[in-house]
Amino acid sequence: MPTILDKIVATKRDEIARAKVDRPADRLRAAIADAPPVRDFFAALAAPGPIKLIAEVKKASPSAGLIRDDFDPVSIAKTYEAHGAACLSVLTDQQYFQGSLDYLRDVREAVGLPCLRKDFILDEHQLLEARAVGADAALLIAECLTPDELRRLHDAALELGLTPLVELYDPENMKSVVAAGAKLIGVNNRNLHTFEVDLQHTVRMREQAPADCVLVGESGIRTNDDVRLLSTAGVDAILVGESLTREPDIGAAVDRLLAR
Ligand SMILES: O=C(O)c1ccccc1NCC(=O)[C@H](O)[C@H](O)COP(=O)(O)O
Repeated sequence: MPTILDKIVATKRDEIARAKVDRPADRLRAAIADAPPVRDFFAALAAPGPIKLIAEVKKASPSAGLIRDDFDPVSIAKTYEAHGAACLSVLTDQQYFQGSLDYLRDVREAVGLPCLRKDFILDEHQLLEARAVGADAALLIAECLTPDELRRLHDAALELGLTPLVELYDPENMKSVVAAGAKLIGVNNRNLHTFEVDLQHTVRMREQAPADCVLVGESGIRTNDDVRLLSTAGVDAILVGESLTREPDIGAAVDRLLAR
């Protein structure tokens, strides 16, 4: 049975082929020359102090469907910034998450925080697209890439000045994540076969990740108890989307989550 990730990757391959025709690499490289300087996504998460929040601008998802009807990405991003997020994540996948590269460009222009392109990146062309709209970081998912592809995309992201956030779910992939040179590692708590979420997955993986990496716990984080659980386990940052974006008062939801 193909997983949702298999389906997303198949769609993405078609999209990439079209994007290479519609927005060729030389045009993207010209746009990159005019892009604003990169903000340091890694440093914002590695700084000393309490666990850091990467707040996600997320309209919909395969597991939840439509999360927020009155979706205004810039207003949500400004609220996250005002309530203490360290970084932002903007979903750019259209088909499964109702995201957009335009949202990323608009959000990046409107806030002062480092911004991540949250997508399913399989090709260097998508890294060029990310930097051309101002992204500071890009997600690389180990489950979508061979070890060799992961290493090459990790290198390519760094060459463009992007911080690669390398995500994994399957513990077996930690070897290739480390071999790629990842310093910022995300553990997804969501099983993409069942959509079940288990925060203990990140807790267990803290032991397997290099002690000196910056570790991000991703998905299914809802309460301050969840945040304290991960913080106590030595997790450096959390990536949170649905539980914040769903709330009528997003600022109050961030305050409750971080207990600030
Ligand atoms: O969110 C999904 O349903 C999903 C389905 C298939 C692949 C990826 C998916 N989510 C991507 C993410 O990693 C999350 O958006 C991110 O970790 C935030 O999670 P949450 O706080 O649970 O919205």
